[in-house]
Amino acid sequence: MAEPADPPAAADVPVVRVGLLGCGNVGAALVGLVERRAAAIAGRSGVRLEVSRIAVRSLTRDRGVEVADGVLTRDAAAVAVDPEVDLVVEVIGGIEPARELTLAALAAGKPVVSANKELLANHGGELATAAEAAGVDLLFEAAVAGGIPIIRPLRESLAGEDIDRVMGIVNGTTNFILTRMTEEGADYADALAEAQGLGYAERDPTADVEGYDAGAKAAIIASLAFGQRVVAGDVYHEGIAGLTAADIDSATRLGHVIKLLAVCERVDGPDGPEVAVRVHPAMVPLQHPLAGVRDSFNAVFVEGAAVGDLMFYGRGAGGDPTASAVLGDVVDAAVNLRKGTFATVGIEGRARIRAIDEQRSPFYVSIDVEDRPGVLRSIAEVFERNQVSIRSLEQDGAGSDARIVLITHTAREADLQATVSELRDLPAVHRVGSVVRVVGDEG
Ligand SMILES: NC(=O)c1ccc[n+]([C@@H]2O[C@H](COP(=O)([O-])OP(=O)(O)OC[C@H]3O[C@@H](n4cnc5c(N)ncnc54)[C@H](O)[C@@H]3O)[C@@H](O)[C@H]2O)c1
Ligand SMILES: N[C@@H](CCO)C(=O)O
Ligand code: NA
Repeated sequence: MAEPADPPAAADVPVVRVGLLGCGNVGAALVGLVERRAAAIAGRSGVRLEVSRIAVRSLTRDRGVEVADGVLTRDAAAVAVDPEVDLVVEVIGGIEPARELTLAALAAGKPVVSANKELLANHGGELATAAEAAGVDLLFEAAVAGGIPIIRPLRESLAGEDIDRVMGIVNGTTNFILTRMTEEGADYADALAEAQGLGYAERDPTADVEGYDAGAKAAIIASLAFGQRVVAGDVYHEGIAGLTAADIDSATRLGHVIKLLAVCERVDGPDGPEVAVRVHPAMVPLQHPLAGVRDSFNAVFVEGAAVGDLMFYGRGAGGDPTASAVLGDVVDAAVNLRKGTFATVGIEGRARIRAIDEQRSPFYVSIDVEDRPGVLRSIAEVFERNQVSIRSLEQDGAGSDARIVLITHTAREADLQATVSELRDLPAVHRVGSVVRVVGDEG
C-alpha cells in the first residue's frame, strides 16, 4: 500500500478569499468559525479560507469578533464584484438588495452561498439560471432548517429516491413558543420575546409566527424533493397566533402535541402529478417522531418509496448552527472553484400546485355549544351532509357553556370549511373555535 502523502505545507495551500455580505447573527458567527476552523479545513480540503471583505451597515458596532483593519466596508455592491474576492456569502436577508448583490456576484463569476430562504423561495429560478450561466455554485444549505443538513441530502443522497412526502418543523421561533406554552403554560408574547432575545426570530417576527418563514422553506424543500419549482406564493400558510391554551390542553388530552408543520406531498391529479404544499399548526400524535422535537430544534421527516422514513434533526436557528451550514457550503464551493466545477440544482419547470381546497387531512374541531337535547344530533348531521366523517368526539361541561371537541377522519378542506360555516348557523352553536389539521395519524 502506498504511503499517505504528507499534508501540504500551509504556504502551498491555495487561499480562497470570502466576501461576506452582512455581519449580524449568522455573519458574525461565520467570521468566528472560519477563524477557528481555517487550518483544519485547509488540511482536509486543500483550500485555506480567508474572510477578506465584510460589508456591514455600521462600521462601529461591536460584533464580538476580531476583524483586521480595512476588512469592513459599507459598500456591499463593491464587495459582490471585488476582484480580490473569490466567493461571496450573502447573510443580509430579505429580497433587496440581497437579490441584486447575488446576481452581481454570480455575473462576476463568483460562487454564492446564501442563508436567505426568502430570496431563494421567491427568486430561486432566476438565481439558479444565473449561476449555471456563470458556471459557478449557488449553495443554500443554511436556508432550510439552519444547521441541519437537508438541502444536500435532498439534492445528492436522495437524488434517485421517489419521495412521497416531506414534513418538517422548520421554524425554530414558533417551535420554541409552542414548547414553552405546552410545557410551562407560558404566555405567547413572553415566549416570543425570549425567542427574539436568543437570536432565533427574523428581523420582523411576523414572518415566523404567521408561517411565512416556514412557507419559504417548504417551497425550497418541495422544489428539491419533487424536482419541479415551487415558489413561496404557492404555499398555503397559517400561523400560530390563533392557537389558544385550551387547544393546547385538548391536544394533550387527546394524546397529541401541536406543532407548526410544513407539509409537502406529491399527489395524483387529473392531469398528472401535483404538489400539495402547506404550513399550518398541526396536531401530531405523541408517538410520531416529530412530536418529540422541542424548543428551537427543527426536524425534517422524509418518506421515500425505497428508503422508507428518514428524520433529520438538529438546530434550525441560531448563529453558530446556521454558520456551520454556511461554512460547509463555503468549503464545497471553494473546492469546486479550485477544480473549475459546480453543482447543478436539478429542478426542471414549474410544479402543478394542488389548491388548498382539494387537500386532505383529518381535522380537530372545537365547538362551544348550548348543551340541550338534540344538539349533538344536529351537529352530527352537518358533518354527515358535507361528507365529513367523525372519528372521535368528547364533551366538556354542560348547560350553556359546554364544549364539544372532535376529530374527523381524513376529509377534503373544502368539505370541512363548508361544515364549519353551516355549524356557525346552528342556533345552539355559540362559536366554532379552533380548527386544527391532524398530521401523522391519517385515518
Ligand atoms: N438567525 C438565524 O437563526 C438564521 C437561521 C437560518 C437562516 N437565517 C438567515 O440568515 C440571514 C441572516 O440572518 P441573521 O439572523 O444573521 O440576520 P441579522 O439581522 O442578525 O443580520 C443581517 C445583517 O445584515 C446587515 N445589513 C442589512 N443590509 C445591509 C447592506 N445593504 N449591506 C451590508 N449589511 C447589511 C444588517 O445590519 C444586519 O447586521 C437571513 O436571510 C436569515 O433568514 C438566519
Ligand atoms: N427565524 C428562523 C431562523 C431560521 O431560519 C427560525 O426561527 O427558524
Ligand atoms: Na440546513
